[in-house]
Amino acid sequence: MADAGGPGHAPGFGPGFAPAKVNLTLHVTAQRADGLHELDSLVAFADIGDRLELAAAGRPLLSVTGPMAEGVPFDESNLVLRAAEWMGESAAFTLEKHLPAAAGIGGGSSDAAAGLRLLAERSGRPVPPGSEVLGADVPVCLHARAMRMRGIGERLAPVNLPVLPALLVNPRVAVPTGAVFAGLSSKTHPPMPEVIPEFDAVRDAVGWIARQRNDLEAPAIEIAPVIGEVLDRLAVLPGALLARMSGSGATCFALFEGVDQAKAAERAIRAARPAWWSVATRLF
Ligand SMILES: C[C@](O)(CO)[C@H](O)COP(=O)(O)OP(=O)(O)OC[C@H]1O[C@@H](n2ccc(N)nc2=O)[C@H](O)[C@@H]1O
Ligand SMILES: Nc1ncnc2c1ncn2[C@@H]1O[C@H](COP(=O)(O)OP(=O)(O)OP(=O)(O)O)[C@@H](O)[C@H]1O
Repeated sequence: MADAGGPGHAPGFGPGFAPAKVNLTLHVTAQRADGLHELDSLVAFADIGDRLELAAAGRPLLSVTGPMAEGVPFDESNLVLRAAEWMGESAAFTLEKHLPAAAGIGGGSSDAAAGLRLLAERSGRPVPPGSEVLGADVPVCLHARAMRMRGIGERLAPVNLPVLPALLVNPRVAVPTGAVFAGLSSKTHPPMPEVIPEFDAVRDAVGWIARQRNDLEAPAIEIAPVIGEVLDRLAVLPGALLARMSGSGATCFALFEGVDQAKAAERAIRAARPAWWSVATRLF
């Protein structure tokens, strides 16, 4: 497990830890000529995630284990191996999956970023620029800390956020990112305010985040209506300050003032919907 640190302290993530990425906001501001969409998104990272390690030479190129391994490719289509090839390095890996795939929390992108960090450490060579060709979320996942993300994901600026107690819930429906973007009725929505303020407390940060949006929520709910049920259930949990979808879904999150409220909410959702993936965490 990652060392989650005390309140207000960034967790001591090792290079092979691939934390869940959460889009606290996701504004779709334009569509480029090549079809990709320009975003303005506030991204944070959880203290739960996948674990990637370099394996001894001669082992299979990639072994995938862990509670969420089922269905994750272990051939060259896995983003970890594509990342190694892109960096011009050959390596074998073991990947312990804890995050659901195709879930809007950047599983593959965060794994790829962990692979790049491990290879950079091994080779003494920094990760080259341009990693967004592997996936729009890979550059932000390389930093694995709160960032404002613009362009298709390559324009990044650090943001100071208080540690946010959260509950992540996925109804175990895989939602394809491309189909959600394609379902947008408009491609041009307003960006976030130019300046993101400094926040003193969780309530200030959540109040500001609540005035922003995830523009992909509506098309994702069209594809997977159960996301609407997840959001409705999260919104009425005791202590929930905000309920919203992350990325292109289907994972949604609720934010709380305290970790104990998030843990109680996890127990309540697990009791009501045992088939859903539900995890209390802290976002950094
Ligand atoms: C929705 C986000 O998760 C927000 O953080 C990301 O923008 C998506 O990142 P990702 O999963 O790494 O997505 P990619 O693998 O790069 O793209 C999958 C597909 O989503 C669509 N796509 C993705 C990113 C983007 N800015 N515009 C798009 O239109 C494209 O059809 C693309 O072929
Ligand atoms: N390391 C990996 N882990 C999970 N899925 C992977 C991985 N490498 C490739 N894939 C493929 O990528 C697809 C998308 O999975 P991923 O978990 O990256 O999506 P996501 O969480 O929706 O991403 P994002 O939040 O960036 O939109 C999966 O269906 C799977 O076939």
